[in-house]
Amino acid sequence: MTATFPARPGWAQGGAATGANYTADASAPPWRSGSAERPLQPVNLLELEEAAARVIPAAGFDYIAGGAGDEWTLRENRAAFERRQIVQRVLTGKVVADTATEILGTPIALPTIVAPMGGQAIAHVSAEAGTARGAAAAGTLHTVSTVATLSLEDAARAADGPKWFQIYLTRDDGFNAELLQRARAAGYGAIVLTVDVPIVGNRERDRRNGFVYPPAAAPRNFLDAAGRLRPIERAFQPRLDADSIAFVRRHGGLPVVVKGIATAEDALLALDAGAAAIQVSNHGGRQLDGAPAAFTVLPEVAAAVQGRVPLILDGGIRRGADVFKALASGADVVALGRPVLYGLALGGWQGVQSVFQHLEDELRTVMQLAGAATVADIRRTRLYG
Ligand SMILES: Cc1cc2nc3c(=O)[nH]c(=O)nc-3n(C[C@H](O)[C@H](O)[C@H](O)COP(=O)(O)O)c2cc1C
Ligand SMILES: CC(C)CC(=O)C(=O)O
Repeated sequence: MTATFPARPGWAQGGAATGANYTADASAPPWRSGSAERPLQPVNLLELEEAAARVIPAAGFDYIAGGAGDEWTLRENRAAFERRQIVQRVLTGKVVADTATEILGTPIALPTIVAPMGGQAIAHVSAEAGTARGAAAAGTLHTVSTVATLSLEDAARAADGPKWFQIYLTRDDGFNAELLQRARAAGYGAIVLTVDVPIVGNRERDRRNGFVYPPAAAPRNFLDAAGRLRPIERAFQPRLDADSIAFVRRHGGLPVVVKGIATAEDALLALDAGAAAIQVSNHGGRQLDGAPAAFTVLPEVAAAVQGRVPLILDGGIRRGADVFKALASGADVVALGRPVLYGLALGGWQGVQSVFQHLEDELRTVMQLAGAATVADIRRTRLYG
């Protein structure tokens, strides 16, 4: 693998994030790799976390890396992939053609997109602009969070790759409708309605650190006309149901991806309410600790949905083999969370691009050894276990 993670300053050194800053990354000096004793040479995405911990200020790193409660679900999101095995097939006569696919009509170079993540200036001064540019360079789709550091308009302008806007409904319907109209006007192709944060989970690392988003990462979408920040977490709407989905469809006028589904029951409710896609997720283990891995519940959701809408899976994807297993278990594409922010922290937009290149390289190797030439072949593959 040839991908690299050149260094860039984080928010602690870099000051306030603006969409304009990211272009400076390309000419910045190469990454001052770790230390003389421990040079930074990550060869897989799991190793990125330790490297990122050395460049992201500690409380910000804990916010990104951490989960809820005992972090059992966080660990289980990984462990569940380890319990399934890929069937080795080497006499099929097939050669990997490509990893390209599509989601809701949007072509992407590999079956992996960027999951929505708030406050990206915590990882790097370029924030969502860096992620947008890295995702576009990798040929994939970027999802911009409601609580992004940059305004949804600035994030949209940062790159011309495909993009979706993720919404958290607040208790203020006027504000919700306004956000949805702004997202449509800014050119987003779909709205991702996240339903697994009716309240924020018990994040003990954050409580211990007294963590709040630093001013440089304040979510610009929440600034009022006078430039003051509206309250965020207490503003979230705790009552979510089929009407919430109908509201987002009505005011956004775009396909709605319902994110945070983990059961057949909720999947069917979302389908009946007109969801265009379902994102199976437990929010990366950051919400309900003790819930099963997203990968564990994927077959249950796939059986309920029966191919009527596409399924996206997120949570614990770190290797090409995980992408393969998720697709073989019913996902159409997967979404990647934390490793994107680690790549961003270590290398700005190029770091994000490198993350997707790593994953694509690994996926190609797995596909060849498992006798799958295309993404469609992966989806027809059976697993052991
Ligand atoms: C730092 C951080 C911020 C996040 N912010 C959001 C958000 O604003 N909206 C959302 O729907 N999900 C958010 N998520 C959840 C991710 O979209 C995704 O479900 C999860 O990170 C996937 O797991 P992974 O990190 O193991 O890949 C966030 C996750 C992280 C790590
Ligand atoms: C404001 C937070 C709830 C953003 C988020 O989704 C997260 O940190 O997981």
